[in-house]
Amino acid sequence: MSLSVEIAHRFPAFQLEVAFTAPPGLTCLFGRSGSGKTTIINAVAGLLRPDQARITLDGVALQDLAPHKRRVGYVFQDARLFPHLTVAQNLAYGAKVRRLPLTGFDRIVDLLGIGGLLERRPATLSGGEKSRVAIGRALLSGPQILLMDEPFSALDEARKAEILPYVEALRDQMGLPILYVSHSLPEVARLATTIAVIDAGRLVAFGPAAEVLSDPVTAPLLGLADAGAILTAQIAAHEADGLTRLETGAGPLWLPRLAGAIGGQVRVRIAAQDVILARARPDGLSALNILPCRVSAVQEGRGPGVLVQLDLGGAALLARITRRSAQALEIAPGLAVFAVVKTVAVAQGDVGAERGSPLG
Ligand SMILES: Nc1ncnc2c1ncn2[C@@H]1O[C@H](COP(=O)(O)OP(=O)(O)OP(=O)(O)O)[C@@H](O)[C@H]1O
Repeated sequence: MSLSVEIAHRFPAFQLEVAFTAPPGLTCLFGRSGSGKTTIINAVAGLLRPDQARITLDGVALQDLAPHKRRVGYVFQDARLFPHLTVAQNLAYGAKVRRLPLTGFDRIVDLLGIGGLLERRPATLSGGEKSRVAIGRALLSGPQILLMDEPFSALDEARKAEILPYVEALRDQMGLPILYVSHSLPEVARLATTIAVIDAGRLVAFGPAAEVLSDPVTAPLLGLADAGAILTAQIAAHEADGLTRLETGAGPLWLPRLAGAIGGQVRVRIAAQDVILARARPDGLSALNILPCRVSAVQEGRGPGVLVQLDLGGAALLARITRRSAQALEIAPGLAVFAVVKTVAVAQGDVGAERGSPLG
């Protein structure tokens, strides 16, 4: 199921013109405040009638349909639950309004871990619980696509960390395309199958998450401080001293203990600023993760830093080093180097589930 979007719209002081086709999975619309992300989502939902639009879901045109005929589930920035209804009644609401059978209730309640909340009213729920119920309500309205506009922006970091695994499960298990607005790069790195970078109403980068995040030309558009690539790796062992060994395409990577089962796939975000480069395999170093790789691209910025893209057995990693170091090491495409990643530099929140291998 893929979503194709072509929208042109003019507000008095803003012009939006974007076109993209989102493949199955979770597509993140990423961009700074005011770049046009919500306008795109609203056009897909039918809450905004753009000047020009062609929006198709699996080839079926949506742009002329009234919002209630579009079969889209919308999760807003605030949960917007009905205060006078119980959780169970809130969940059933969308299907009732659309006169659809309430299919998959138990599965969705299980997936979101809200079985124990069904008789409660929204006022008694925590922020994270409200968010999960709002997702459940959207899923139970019989949608063909799920739209999520910064659904967790009201939650603090700890609550957000608790809820992201549910979104991963949703992405991997429901087979429903998701359009997800965010301006948090770690969140995008964790969740996105595809990334669409929006800047001032234009699409400035688009592609598979691993490619967009490891592209040294795109990275500055995303925010240099948060630049970092994602690697898919397999959990090989939980070791006695509290570390988990992952297998990457270029050798083992040790991280502080992860919750997933051995054999499970994880997605690990490695910040560019946590990667050190060496010409020879370092000896007598406390860092455990020394990965042989090859420089595939070098991008100089305006500041003192340089972004180096590394080919790691087919996967890509990004390192941010000073121009002075890059010159001293004669960093250039084709050069074989060793990437050093400190084990404790990878935060637990930067490791997510991949392809139906739940963590925890
Ligand atoms: N109804 C409207 N009338 C006039 N201008 C609007 C309207 N809605 C949005 N805009 C303008 O369009 C631009 C894009 O807004 P939009 O809400 O899509 O941005 P966004 O990327 O979702 O931002 P944020 O991350 O802050 O939610 C902004 O400059 C906004 O002021």
